[in-house]
Amino acid sequence: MRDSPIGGGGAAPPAQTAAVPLLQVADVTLEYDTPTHVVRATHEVAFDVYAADRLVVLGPSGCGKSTLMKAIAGFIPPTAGQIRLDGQCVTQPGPDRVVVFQEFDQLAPWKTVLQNVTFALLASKKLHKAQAQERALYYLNKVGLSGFVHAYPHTLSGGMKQRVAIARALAMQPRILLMDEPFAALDALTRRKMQEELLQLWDEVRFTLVFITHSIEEAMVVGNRIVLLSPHPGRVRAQVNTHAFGLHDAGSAPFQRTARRIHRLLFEEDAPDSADAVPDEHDNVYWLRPNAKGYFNISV
Ligand SMILES: Nc1ncnc2c1ncn2[C@@H]1O[C@H](COP(=O)(O)OP(=O)(O)OP(=O)(O)O)[C@@H](O)[C@H]1O
Repeated sequence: MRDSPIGGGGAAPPAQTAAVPLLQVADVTLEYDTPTHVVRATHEVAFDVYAADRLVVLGPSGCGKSTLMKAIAGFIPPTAGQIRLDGQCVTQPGPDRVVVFQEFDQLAPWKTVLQNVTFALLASKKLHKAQAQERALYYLNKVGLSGFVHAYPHTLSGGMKQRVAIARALAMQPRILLMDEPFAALDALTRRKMQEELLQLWDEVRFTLVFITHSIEEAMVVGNRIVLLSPHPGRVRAQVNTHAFGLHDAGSAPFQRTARRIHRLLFEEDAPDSADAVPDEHDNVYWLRPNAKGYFNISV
């Protein structure tokens, strides 16, 4: 992580040039055993995440996004395939993967903002109290909450609670920050502001992010790469390289064109037509032919 006074190091390499994936999701099938039948949530999902990537998993409701996140976090074992972090098979939860959820009630209501952030640090026994406080204050400052460290969660807005959850997650300095629709319950303006702040924070800290959403626009703004999952059970339909789009591109014609194409890929049964398989002179979108796994890699 960049410019953190507490560990970390130099700037991470550009996401697309790092040779070794930090996280490998290798042909992962996830299932739930219910008393009456087996529910297949994802089918042979495969993608890699590199250091400092902002990888977004995008797909319609019920396609297995949250299940996939739980599996990466180590709460659910794959029925088939493997999830590897730094080459090691993920078999259980660990402090190297921290999840920020959608719900505002993920903070302990009886603890102050500062105590919420220091609690996990102290529980992991890696830091003394003074060090934990120093690190917590550093990340609370990063999310703009220096003035609220002694406040209790019930006195905060939804956006502020999510900022605390993000500070708490980053303070753990995980290998990967997992975010499961973290802004979905916020109003549109706050959601937009939180996307902006998250990108600013990423620019400063360069953490590695896996972010789940079912909003195409949010995926394109937050992600440098998007994995598109088909409806239930989730299979990879395409990977889209969206590093060229930022917060201020949302209204532009290339952004809207790409959003429409992503919509087609997500919701239409057919693969993209042959016109989609060639470079587009107008917006520089490349729709490549299916690879060995049968899905498309698309660069913007
Ligand atoms: N505990 C469970 N037991 C049985 N089936 C489950 C369980 N949790 C989820 N499922 C099923 O697994 C599939 C994937 O669910 P999941 O919540 O991962 O999808 P999702 O893409 O995150 O959806 P959403 O965007 O609506 O949150 C769905 O068909 C869902 O009904």
